Amino acid sequence: MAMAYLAWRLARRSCPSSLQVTSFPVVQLHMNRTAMRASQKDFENSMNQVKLLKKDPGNEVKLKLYALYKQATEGPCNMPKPGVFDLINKAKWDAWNALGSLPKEAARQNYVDLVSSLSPSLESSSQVEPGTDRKSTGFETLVVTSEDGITKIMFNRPKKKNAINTEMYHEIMRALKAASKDDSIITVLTGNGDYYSSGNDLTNFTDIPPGGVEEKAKNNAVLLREFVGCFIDFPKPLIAVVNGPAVGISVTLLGLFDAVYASDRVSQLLESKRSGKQREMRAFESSFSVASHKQATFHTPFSHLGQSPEGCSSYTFPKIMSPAKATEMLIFGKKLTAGEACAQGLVTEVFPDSTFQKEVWTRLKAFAKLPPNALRISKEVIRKREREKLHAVNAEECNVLQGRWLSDECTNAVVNFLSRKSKL
Ligand SMILES: CCCCC/C=C/C(=O)SCCNC(=O)CCNC(=O)[C@H](O)C(C)(C)COP(=O)(O)OP(=O)(O)OC[C@H]1O[C@@H](n2cnc3c(N)ncnc32)[C@H](O)[C@@H]1OP(=O)(O)O
Repeated sequence: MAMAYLAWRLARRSCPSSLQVTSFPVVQLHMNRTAMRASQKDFENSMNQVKLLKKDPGNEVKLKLYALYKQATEGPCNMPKPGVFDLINKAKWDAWNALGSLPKEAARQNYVDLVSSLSPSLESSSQVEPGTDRKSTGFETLVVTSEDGITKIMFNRPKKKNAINTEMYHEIMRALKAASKDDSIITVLTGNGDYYSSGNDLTNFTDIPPGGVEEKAKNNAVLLREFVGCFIDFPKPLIAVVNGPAVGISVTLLGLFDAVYASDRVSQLLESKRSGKQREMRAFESSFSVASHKQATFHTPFSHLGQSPEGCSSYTFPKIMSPAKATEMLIFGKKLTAGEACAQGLVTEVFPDSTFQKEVWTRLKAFAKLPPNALRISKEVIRKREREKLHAVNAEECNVLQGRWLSDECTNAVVNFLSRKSKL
């Protein structure tokens, strides 16, 4: 029976007829589009879409967009040629001038077509993969989507650098519990905007219940223990896509993930600085509304905050990166770049920033095609030996922190931040 089923599956896989049938309508669609002329409304819509671009399409595309826009609105290039040292304006002039006498309507159509070809990068969030076909509602602080076997949990408080407030702790736990039971194969955490997460929202310490600060510290310890427990027990492969700086608990938790991917933005900035083009490139980029991303860094300034390590990092970090390196991070608050964190084993792999999202999501989609039971069982074999220990470490860290939160050292650090006297 099983063999017959296998033979049937193989026969279906090798049959190309479905490909031949679908190719005809695709060609027809293309011909129809070419014959179409973009209206002024289409053009305006496309201009608005460009403003929503969060993923940098690259300078070549930006120059094309600029040139087509000018051609569509003003006609052939009518500006005097900029001087040879005026690099940016000269590049723009060259691009516009290269369009010669292309009619305005054709430029408008080409602009619309070009913008629509960029559609995968057009989304109101900076993270565009996987798509948003199955978006879970009912979250205030997260965007949770499921596609291609991947549930993506995205921190969504970009204006607050994705600081984790009490509501967000609860929502992350709820999203993880749902993801552990849904039909996805892997689960990904990432951040919206320029930060992965700035860690615990320090205003969490401000709403004091009737029982006073002791009750607040106790409640926070209970919450933290339950929160970290969800990561210890999460049954499917859990992956962090670190899109920008990570601070505090968003770093320590990484020791409980199965893979951590980060971008190498810093080396690209250094490279452009070396070639003396940095200022020009920034000026050019700022003439387009493309969100800039900060380099991914990893920072656990617990001593500065009068606090102590959590997220099981007092156990996982020395194991991952050697006790001495863990001490530098967890006790002395040394901030690591993505490259350094990778060298220490905290980050699995660092990708060039220009291809970060594309490469990571391509890889994740491939992971999500692996046999789900094998993935879960392998994770369980790895985690099983450590689970009890991790829960014990978590409990102890929360106890110690409960005491720290009542200390003057911690109170002063939080007051200083909230009164804008200090930042990390
Ligand atoms: C209950 C469980 C407890 C678990 C224990 C966890 C411990 C930790 O996670 S410790 C780490 C705590 N995090 C921090 O100490 C970071 C504090 N934030 C900063 O130092 C800075 O904001 C920054 C370096 C992360 C970013 O600096 P900058 O680029 O200059 O941006 P702004 O400071 O202007 O931030 C914009 C906006 O966001 C607010 N904000 C950012 N991070 C936090 C945060 N962790 N808590 C509360 N608020 C945060 C910041 O106040 C700004 O708000 P507005 O002024 O209203 O715009």
